[in-house]
Amino acid sequence: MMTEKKLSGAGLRGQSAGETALCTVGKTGAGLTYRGYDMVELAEKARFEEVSYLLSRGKLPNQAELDAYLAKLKSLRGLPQALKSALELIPASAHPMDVMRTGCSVLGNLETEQDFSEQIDHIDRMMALFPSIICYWYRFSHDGVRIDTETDDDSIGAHFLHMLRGEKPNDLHARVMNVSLILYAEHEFNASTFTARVCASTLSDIHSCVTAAIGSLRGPLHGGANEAAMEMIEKWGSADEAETEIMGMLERKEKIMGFGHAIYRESDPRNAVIKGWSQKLAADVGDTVLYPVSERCEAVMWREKKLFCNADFFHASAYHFMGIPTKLFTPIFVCSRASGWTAHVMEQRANNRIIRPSADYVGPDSSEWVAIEDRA
Ligand SMILES: CC(=O)SCCNC(=O)CCNC(=O)[C@H](O)C(C)(C)COP(=O)(O)OP(=O)(O)OC[C@H]1O[C@@H](n2cnc3c(N)ncnc32)[C@H](O)[C@@H]1OP(=O)(O)O
Ligand SMILES: O=C([O-])CC(=O)C(=O)O
Repeated sequence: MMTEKKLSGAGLRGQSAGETALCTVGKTGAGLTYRGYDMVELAEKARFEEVSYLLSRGKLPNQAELDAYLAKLKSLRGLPQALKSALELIPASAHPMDVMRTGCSVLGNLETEQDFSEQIDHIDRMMALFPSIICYWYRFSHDGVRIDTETDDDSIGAHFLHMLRGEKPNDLHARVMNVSLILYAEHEFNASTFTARVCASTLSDIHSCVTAAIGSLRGPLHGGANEAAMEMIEKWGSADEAETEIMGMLERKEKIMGFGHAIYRESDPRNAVIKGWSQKLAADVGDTVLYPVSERCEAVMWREKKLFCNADFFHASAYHFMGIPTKLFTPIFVCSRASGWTAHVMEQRANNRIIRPSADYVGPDSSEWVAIEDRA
C-alpha cells in the first residue's frame, strides 16, 4: 500500500490546486484510477479507445457507441494539405516534440475552435490526427516518403505502428501499444495537465491548451524521461556495467531518468504493467542485454536510494524492442495523454475560475531609479 508523500516544499507539492473527477493518483486504497476504474484492470481488459471515450464522455461506451467512436476516429485521420505542407518544412533534425507542438498549433489555425460547444469534435480530431502528424513528419523528413495516414487499423496503437513501418504490426506489438496508451492516458494534476488547465482557465481555445501541455510534457523531468532513460541504458553492455555506472552517477549526485515520482512514494503502479510487457518483448526479440540492464538499474536504485521506476523507465526498453526510434517515445505519450489533457480542459471549463495563485515576494524592498547613462 502506498504511503502519503511528505507534503511540504517548493513546486506546489502537497497543495490541492482544485478538484477533479477524472483520476486518483496514489490515493490510499485506490491507487491509480480513471473515473474510478482501476488502471491495472483497464490495461488488462480495455481498448485504449474505450479509455479515451471514458475520459471524454464520462462513461465506458457500449458496443454501438464504441463502434461509432472507432468509425469516427478512423474517418478523421487524414491531414489537411496545409498541415502536410507545414510538416514538410520541419527538418529531420527537429525535436519530434517540437513537431507535435507545431502540428497541434497549425491545426488550431486551420480548424479553430470557435465555440466551446464544438470541443468534443476538436478532441476527437486531435486523438485521430496526432499519430498522423508525427508519423507523416517522421517518414517524410527521414525517409523522403509521403505516407497515406488513412489506414484501416481499428486501434490508434496499431495505426501508429502501421504508419511508422509501412506495414501492419503483429498482435503482440499492437497489444503492447494499446496497454502503453492506457497507462499514459491520465494522471491527475501532473505538470502538463496543470499547464492545460491553467490555459483553459483563461477561456482560451482547446488547441492552445494542448499546445501548451505538449511543451510541458517535453521536459526530461516529465514525459521526456522515457527517451532520456533509453539514452542512458543503451550505453551499457551488461548488468554489471550498469550497476557500476549507476553507482558513479549517484555518487556524482546526477539524476537517474525514469526513477522517482512527485506523488508516489514506494512504487508507480504503471511500472509493474509495462515491465511485464517489456519482459515479454525481450523474450520475443531474444534480448539478453537491455532487459537485464534495466532490471539491475531498478534493483540498484531501490537498494541505494529507495527510488523506484516510474511509468517511463520500462517504457524505454519496451518501445525499443518494438523498433520504435527513441526520439518518438515522448510523442507517443502525447498521442495518449491528449485524452487526459482534453478531459481536464472540459472539466476546467465546466466549473471555471481563472487559475492565478499568489507568490511570496523575496526581491528588494525598494529600488531607486537610475538614468540609463549612469547604470553600471
Ligand atoms: C510520466 C512522468 O512524468 S514520471 C516522472 C518522469 N521523470 C523522471 O523520471 C525524471 C527523474 N526523476 C525526477 O527528477 C524526480 O523524481 C521527479 C521530477 C519525478 C519528482 O521530483 P520531486 O518531487 O522533487 O522528487 P522527490 O521530492 O521525491 O525527491 C527526493 C529526493 O530524491 C532525489 N531524487 C528524486 N528522483 C531522483 C532520481 N531520478 N535520481 C536521483 N535522485 C533523485 C531528489 O534529488 C531529492 O533529493 P534532494 O533532497 O537531494 O533534492
Ligand atoms: O504525475 C506526475 O507528476 C507525472 C506522471 O507520472 C504523469 O504525468 O504520468
